[in-house]
Amino acid sequence: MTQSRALLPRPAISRGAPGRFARRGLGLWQPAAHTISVPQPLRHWLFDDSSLTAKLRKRSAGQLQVQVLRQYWGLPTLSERRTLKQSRSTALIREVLLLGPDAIPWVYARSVFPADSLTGRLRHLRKLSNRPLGGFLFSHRQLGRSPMQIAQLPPHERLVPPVVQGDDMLWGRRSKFFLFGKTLLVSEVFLPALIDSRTRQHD
Ligand SMILES: C=C(O[C@@H]1C=C(C(=O)O)C=C[C@H]1O)C(=O)O
Repeated sequence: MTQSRALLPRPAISRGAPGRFARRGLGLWQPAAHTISVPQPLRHWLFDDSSLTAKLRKRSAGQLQVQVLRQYWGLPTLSERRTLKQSRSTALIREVLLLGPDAIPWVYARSVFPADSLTGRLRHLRKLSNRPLGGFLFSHRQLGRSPMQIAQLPPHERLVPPVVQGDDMLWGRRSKFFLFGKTLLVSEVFLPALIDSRTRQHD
């Protein structure tokens, strides 16, 4: 994983001791270092901690679009709450598709903003609309990011909305961002159209 100049190393995500019964979703996310079976075409996308928006903008020759699927105040999943150390408080949840040329879905992203993170200089993130979150985050040199966690998502995994579900096993990553003393959690799922397009390019 390349360590971006702008990102300060952060403590690894604290993970509670694995319980005897790994409740659904808690075992889904594994530290990147423990994820050895990642197919080669995915490694580049999963482990690079620079801005995904910037990479996709370049890959799409500037045609990248953000489609907001939904944005709502709700209860994050148990796994998300544990990672964010939020008990049962609601958060702003933003679910988007990052679209490549011809509006082909390339990435599904779910961002969780605890209420106390959407204050001060991050308050405007409530109204991002179809502007990419990364465009704002990575414009700040003091941005911090936790180590990646990786998940292999079986078909019809709840994290992935029906609009992008298929019969493929999907790979996702998530990490926390730290800015101005606030934290948010971003999960990204890489869709076959992106991985295939990369493969085709190497033909
Ligand atoms: C965190 C980034 O922002 C990207 C854009 C997002 C959005 O607009 O909601 C969400 C996750 C990322 O795919 C990034 O560019 O790395």
